[in-house]
Amino acid sequence: MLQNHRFTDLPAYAQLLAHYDELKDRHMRDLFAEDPDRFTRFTRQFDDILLDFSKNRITAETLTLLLQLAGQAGLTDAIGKMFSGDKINRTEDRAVLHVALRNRSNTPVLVDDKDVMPEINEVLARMKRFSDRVQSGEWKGYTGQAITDVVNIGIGGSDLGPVMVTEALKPYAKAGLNVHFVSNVDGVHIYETLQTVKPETTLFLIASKTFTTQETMTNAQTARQWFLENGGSEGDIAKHFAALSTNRSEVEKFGIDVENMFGFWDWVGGRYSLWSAIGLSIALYVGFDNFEELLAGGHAMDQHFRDTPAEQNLPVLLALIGIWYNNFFGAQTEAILPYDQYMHRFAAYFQQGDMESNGKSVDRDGNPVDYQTGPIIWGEPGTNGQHAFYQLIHQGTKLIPCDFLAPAISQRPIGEHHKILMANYFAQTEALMNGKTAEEAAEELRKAGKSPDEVNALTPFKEFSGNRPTNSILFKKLTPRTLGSLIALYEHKIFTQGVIWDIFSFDQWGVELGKQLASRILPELQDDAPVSSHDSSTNGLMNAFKKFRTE
Ligand SMILES: O=P(O)(O)OC[C@H]1O[C@@H](O)[C@@H](O)[C@@H](O)[C@@H]1O
Repeated sequence: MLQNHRFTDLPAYAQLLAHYDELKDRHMRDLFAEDPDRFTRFTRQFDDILLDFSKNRITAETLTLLLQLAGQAGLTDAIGKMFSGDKINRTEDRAVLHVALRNRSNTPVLVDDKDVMPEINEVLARMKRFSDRVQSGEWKGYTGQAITDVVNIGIGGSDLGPVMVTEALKPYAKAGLNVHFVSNVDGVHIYETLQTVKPETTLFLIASKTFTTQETMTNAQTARQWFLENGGSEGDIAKHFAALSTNRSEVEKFGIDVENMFGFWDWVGGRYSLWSAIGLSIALYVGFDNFEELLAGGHAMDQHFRDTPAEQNLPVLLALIGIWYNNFFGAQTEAILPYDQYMHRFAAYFQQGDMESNGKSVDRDGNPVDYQTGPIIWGEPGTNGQHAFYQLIHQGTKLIPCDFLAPAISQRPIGEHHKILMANYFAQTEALMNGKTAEEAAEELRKAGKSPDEVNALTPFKEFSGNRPTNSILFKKLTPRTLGSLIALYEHKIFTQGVIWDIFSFDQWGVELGKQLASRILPELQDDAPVSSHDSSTNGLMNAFKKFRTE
């Protein structure tokens, strides 16, 4: 059992409140001027990943107090409990062991006194054999041709991870196999995907932990029907459909051969499942060797997180800095800004990772919290974001802490592209930190030949307050291993924050109500009868929907 505590009762919380009052009006420009060692003081490296958190509104004292906060919240104990298979997901009575999925050291991990590693290794071995066979062309479709297209049908955690990783690792794709992802129950998603593939050379992966998710099951049935209507027969299904799931009986009911089922376990949360059988589309696309590298990168970060003192620990530091802005400066959001086009789904992936984990408003005793929990996560790749929403980050009224991620070495070194990209990467965090004073703005206007009146009129618009915080995460190259470490870095950041806020990060009851109501509403949409069983807005909208369709 984790030790419950009230976040705002932790002794360091009150100290941080007082410290915030002293620090809130200080400018980072001055903090840099005062401390020539600031970069060294606030930079940490793990493997090929450098975290520079010096462009934050912190001093050495801030860090000391934040580290005390983590200590008082029992972080070390909580980490130990996760790694040792304790049932820390208490509202579902489950262990949380995505770390076991990538436990390359293979040391035993016990759940209910049973080592889970043999089962994990067995599924990995089957995934390897299967992906090797499909990739080599040994696995044949019903006409004897090799598979050319893999369609992963899943949603949420059974989609976002594989989508993000296959995009990020495109340079590692093995020739001859395309991957597609269908998630939305909107029929246009599967329609458009099926336009591009042929039944005889397509392999469908039905990815669903529960195998009951309405969107996924609807898309899977449509894919099955399309397959049967376009040349395949019932007897051919085994060659073209595989299941990635924890629910064997539902997989059998659907008609998928259990030989083609790749299992995982209830201690793998959906948003932490890309490391499990849910990652089969990744292994098929980049090869099992690269999938193993991804696991190795995740494992390396796990060991760093478990074994490194908090002040050197990258996930812990990111978590504490996030708490500093979220709970003391009142920041509502955090932006994740990768300066790497291959990482264009990274922010979207951690929207689920973070917001589904820490979007909670009761503590572990079930009492309402009176402090802020998980932030709103958003972001797009640089430099596109610069030309869209950075205006607000630079000059808006809201404080938006940003993570800037970038590789030193591009996967596609073409001409000057990467240096231009990186010049922007460095310029943005410098600009956000320094800003531009009124005097500097006025001087620029004078140099541009503006009259004194014009200078006065325009200066307020040209001024940048600066003092806007950023973390820079600079890594050598976006290899499968580094990507694995980066994903685990953010996973453990989220976990650390959940521990400190005293909330449960591994359930997601908030997604249930909408599902329940949708299943009540669906039968009411089957005929033209007016609806009156809901509030006036919902009734009015449903009736307008029916009217549009019959007019
Ligand atoms: O993998 P399945 O069971 O289809 O769930 C898909 C997704 O469903 C949502 O409602 C959430 O619970 C997610 O955490 C989950 O990843």
